[in-house]
Amino acid sequence: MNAIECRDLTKSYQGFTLDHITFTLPAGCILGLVGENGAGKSTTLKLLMNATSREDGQVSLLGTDNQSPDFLQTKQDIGVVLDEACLPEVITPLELGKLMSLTYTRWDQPLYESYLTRFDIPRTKQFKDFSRGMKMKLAIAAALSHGAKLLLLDEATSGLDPMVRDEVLDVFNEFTRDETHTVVLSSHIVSDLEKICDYIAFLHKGKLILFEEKDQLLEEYAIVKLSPAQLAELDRSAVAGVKQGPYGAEALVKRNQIPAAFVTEHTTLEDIILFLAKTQTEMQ
Ligand SMILES: Nc1ncnc2c1ncn2[C@@H]1O[C@H](COP(=O)(O)OP(=O)(O)OP(=O)(O)O)[C@@H](O)[C@H]1O
Repeated sequence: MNAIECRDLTKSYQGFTLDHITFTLPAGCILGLVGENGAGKSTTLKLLMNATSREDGQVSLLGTDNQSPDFLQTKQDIGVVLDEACLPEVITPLELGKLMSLTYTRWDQPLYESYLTRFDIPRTKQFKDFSRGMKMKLAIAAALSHGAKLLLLDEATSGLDPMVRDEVLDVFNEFTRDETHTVVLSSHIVSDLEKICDYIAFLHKGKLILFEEKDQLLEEYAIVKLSPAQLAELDRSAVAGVKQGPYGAEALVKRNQIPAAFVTEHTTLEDIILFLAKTQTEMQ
């Protein structure tokens, strides 16, 4: 089953258009959504939840069209963490648990309390006195405790210290061990996405430049250091991006088209994204 089917999703604001975004995400996967500030990540996540109006396109989450009356029921199966966790200022985590139990039919209080302990969240402190990281951890604990099958997480790991981030990434991994569970996580921290994602979506100025399996992407491309003569020797269709430096060029090249004599560098997902982003910017 597909967790998300998104076709031609389009929305415009003044000076910005999220432009016919199309992708399909199988259940059981983690999708990492990357892109520069203002690329359209939050807008995409809001549109997936039908939390803002669209001009064109169709979205189906967990098999339900997000504009059908049935979607109200499907929302029970979707955990959402927004960029800014918005909760009443005076609410405490224990009170939040009570509130959530009234909203979600499958609210699991013991599980919620186990996450409060795991993430070291004080149970009786008021939300207004929480740090940004604590607010995020609380929102993640709540999203994980109502039996959701799909988590939509907007920058949910930013603002967390490295140890907690690691813990939270482990939790997302554990969550998708159940093959009916799916996570979409937007982040600027590409190394986090490299650690846990199965698929990578790269948004640039409202366009979906890339949607691919992470392992495929890492297998497909490598960075090569080149002299001008070597660069000239390469088939241009194999080159996804070039950076000129004082001592020669670095290029992102399709591995199967790299001549045997050329030396490839260790290539990370971050390298690939940065090269592709730079190429897109130069093409505009
Ligand atoms: N409610 C709104 N009214 C007007 N413009 C908006 C609104 N929401 C978003 N935008 C614009 O849409 C564009 C995409 O914004 P969005 O928040 O989706 O980007 P993002 O990729 O999540 O960015 P960041 O990484 O900075 O959070 C930006 O140009 C933004 O100014």
